[in-house]
Amino acid sequence: MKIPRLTDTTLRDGDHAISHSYTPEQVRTIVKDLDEAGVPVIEVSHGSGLNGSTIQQGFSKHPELELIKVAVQTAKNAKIASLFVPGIGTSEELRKAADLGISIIRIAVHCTEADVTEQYFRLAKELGLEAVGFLMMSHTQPAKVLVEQAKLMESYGADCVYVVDSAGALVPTGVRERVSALKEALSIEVGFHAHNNLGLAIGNTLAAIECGADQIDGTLRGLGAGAGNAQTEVLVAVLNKMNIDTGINLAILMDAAEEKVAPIMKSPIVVDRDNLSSGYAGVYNSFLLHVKHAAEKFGVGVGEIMEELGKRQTIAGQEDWIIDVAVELANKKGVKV
Ligand SMILES: CC[C@H](O)CC(=O)C(=O)O
Ligand SMILES: [Mn+2]
Repeated sequence: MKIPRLTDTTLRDGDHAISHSYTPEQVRTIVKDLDEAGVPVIEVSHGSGLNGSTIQQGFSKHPELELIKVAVQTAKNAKIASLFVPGIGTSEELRKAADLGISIIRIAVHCTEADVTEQYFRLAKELGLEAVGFLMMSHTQPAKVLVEQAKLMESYGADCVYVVDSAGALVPTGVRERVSALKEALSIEVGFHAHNNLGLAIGNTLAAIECGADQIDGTLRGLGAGAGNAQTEVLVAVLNKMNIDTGINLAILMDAAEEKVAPIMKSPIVVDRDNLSSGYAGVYNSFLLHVKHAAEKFGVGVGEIMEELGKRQTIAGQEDWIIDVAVELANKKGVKV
């Protein structure tokens, strides 16, 4: 079995889970440990990608470019990656991050919107970056559509395209179908990014590896949006047991997870009722906090709002719908709003 390349995104996806509060010192210590452990790629940026520090996405406590600079200066062997969402980030931030020395840019869009990525893939290549495409909310589309979208990214210069289970809504059969289809159709690498809403982040990542995934993601302690991601240290432990030698030092990862990441978590990352209802309905993980606020404000259940948002197939950027749905549900119940 091919040994997949591991990207640890504690310092990017994990940023969602700690309200964008990373400090330069935390970045330094976490990058140092991941690098010493032999993790080949470490992603650092606002959870919503470069320039994500806004009123809509949540302000960062420290400027992300400062955090990226610290990461680049600290890593001896690992490559530093950043996430880029067209529309949130612009070419200017992409250039600035490249100037600071990132090696990889991961360009993320909803999985039917690959056509908006062309100029950014071309720019990334001009800047000498490795360029990875992220097809977010991949559970919402069949493999055939993902293949079409991935092929567009390939034609723009992508080095790899990821199936991204943003809502943690996929089960292993769905992962296999999607990853296998991309592997068959593309000449570039294929990746898989998991969320744990159905408790399947590790299982789904293994399914992706079985189907030939070249790149996989994890976060220490699973720190990430919603129910978090595949837990990096668990993933490495499981791969060791399967005799898939990633060359990564498990003991260093376990200590980093316990001593550096656990203390900064606002609460343990678990699959609770809210996360599960979000994954079950296939709702984007970053909606959860807004849904919780709306549920409380309008006297309706988180699960009810999730179910309706799932039926309406909401995508990132449609956060305003949360209020509409909550008000409609409250009206139906006769709750005074
Ligand atoms: C806003 C970007 C998003 O958090 C990317 C990602 O990790 C996902 O969709 O799961
Ligand atoms: Mn994610």
